Amino acid sequence: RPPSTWRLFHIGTEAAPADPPPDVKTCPSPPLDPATDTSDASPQTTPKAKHTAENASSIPSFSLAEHESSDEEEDTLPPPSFPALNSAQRASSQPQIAPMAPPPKPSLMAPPPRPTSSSLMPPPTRTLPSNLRALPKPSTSLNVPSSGPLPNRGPVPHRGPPASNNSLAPQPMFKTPNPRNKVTLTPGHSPLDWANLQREGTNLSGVNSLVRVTPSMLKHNNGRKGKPAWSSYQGKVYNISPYLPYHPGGEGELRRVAGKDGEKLFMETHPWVNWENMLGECLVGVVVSEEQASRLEDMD
Ligand code: HEM
Repeated sequence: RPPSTWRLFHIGTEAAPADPPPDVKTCPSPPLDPATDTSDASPQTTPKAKHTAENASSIPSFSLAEHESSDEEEDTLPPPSFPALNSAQRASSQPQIAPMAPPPKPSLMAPPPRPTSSSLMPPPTRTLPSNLRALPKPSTSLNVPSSGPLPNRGPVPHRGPPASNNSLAPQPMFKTPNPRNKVTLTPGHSPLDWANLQREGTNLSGVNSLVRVTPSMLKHNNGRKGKPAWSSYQGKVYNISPYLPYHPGGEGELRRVAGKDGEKLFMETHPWVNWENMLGECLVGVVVSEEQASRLEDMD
């Protein structure tokens, strides 16, 4: 910010102070030429130039004729030598650089010769590592037709009537459409129904308490003539009668083990089935020998 003693003013619009402050330096204005001075009223305005004879003489002028004569003199002079005669460039022993010749016109290259079959290298032969077997060569028999029966399927099973008179007729691969011999269970006898029946806690064994079962007793309860069907498994005897209509393999299959030890046949058919879980509520007792049974009877 300027000091307070400074004053800014516009020439001609504001009157200059009569006496400038002592600390402000003023430049002495040049003396005005009375001939050029047209501003009598305000001497501070910019002086305007006026054409006078005095002024005209002081302005330098050039004539075209003079210039032309000097040109003629210049033309007669030899051109300046470049580089200068005493320059380091000229002093150097290197020959003067010749102007570059224009590059030769590119001529169209002839196309490379086409490789002939004889000039081609044969493809490299692949050698498989010793631990890898070579893939089988593709043959037309592996091609899968887009329509029709798939070639990798087995023979179509013969579902028509048995051709008794033609022994050479193609035999079906499976005797029945149910290879696991599962039967259609009657309504209310699904595996879930059996599971629910077991959970109810109904006595399915047919006895009030666990019984010591002798071989003769087991043989006797074979499910015929109104007798219950018992079967033993790992030393325990079960009443399989209530389970007969629930057996997925059919009642007839299950009857095969009635009155005897069923472990062998059971394990041959479906070892993944848990006998004890399936028939837990059907437990009759344990197998004992005839002697053991008589001895234990005496003790009782
Ligand atoms: C007494 C004990 C038995 C019980 C608790 C029992 C239970 C079962 C069960 C739960 C299935 C269905 C298996 C599955 O769907 O995977 C089944 C199927 C079958 N069972 Fe039994 N079974 C018994 C004894 C037998 C016996 C002694 C035979 C044959 C002699 C037999 C023959 C079959 C057959 C043929 C099937 C259908 C095929 C299969 O599922 O593999 N079962 N049985």
